[in-house]
Amino acid sequence: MIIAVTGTPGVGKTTVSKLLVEKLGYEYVNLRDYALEKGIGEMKGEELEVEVDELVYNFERDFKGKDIVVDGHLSHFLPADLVVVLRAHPRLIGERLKERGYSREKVGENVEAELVDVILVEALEENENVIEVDTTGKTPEEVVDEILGLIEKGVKKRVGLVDWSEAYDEIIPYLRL
Ligand SMILES: Nc1ncnc2c1ncn2[C@@H]1O[C@H](COP(=O)(O)OP(=O)(O)OP(=O)(O)O)[C@@H](O)[C@H]1O
Repeated sequence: MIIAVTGTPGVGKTTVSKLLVEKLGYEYVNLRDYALEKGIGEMKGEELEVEVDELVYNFERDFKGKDIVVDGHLSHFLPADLVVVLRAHPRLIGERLKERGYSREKVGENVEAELVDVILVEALEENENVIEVDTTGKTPEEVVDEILGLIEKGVKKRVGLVDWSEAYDEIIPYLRL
């Protein structure tokens, strides 16, 4: 089974994916590293810009039918059996990305994306099987146990868990107003 772990930068995709592969005995694939390795996309400054179609074509050829967890904020565009969309309070995204030294522009862009569910909406447009998991106030272990519990129960769709509109006032300092 191909499990795609997606979400806003800083939400915890890599942390959760690595723990998930340990528990499932699957292979871990970091989508950015994979694209770089295959020469897909172009570096624009610090950012890797990829053609999604080219990424999907290569990925399908290399991984179809394998048991993998693919980690990346574009992973919901891949032909996955299950897409896990991680969510976190936009304040946490802001704090984490600021701590990583991201520019004010980049922090704002990602806090706003989390606030208005950009990745969730994209994932739902691309795939039938989408599970949303709110990581706020949970440990990575708790998040992974929740994902494993849903897989075990055969849950293929669970969305509409979070509404960050109440968070707006709290995150104004991060927004690009
Ligand atoms: N419940 C949680 N689940 C996942 N990560 C968490 C959780 N709580 C705190 N964290 C922390 O949040 C940070 C998330 O970083 P991580 O690199 O995993 O995010 P990411 O979504 O893969 O980022 P990027 O898209 O930029 O690669 C880590 O420092 C991790 O320890």
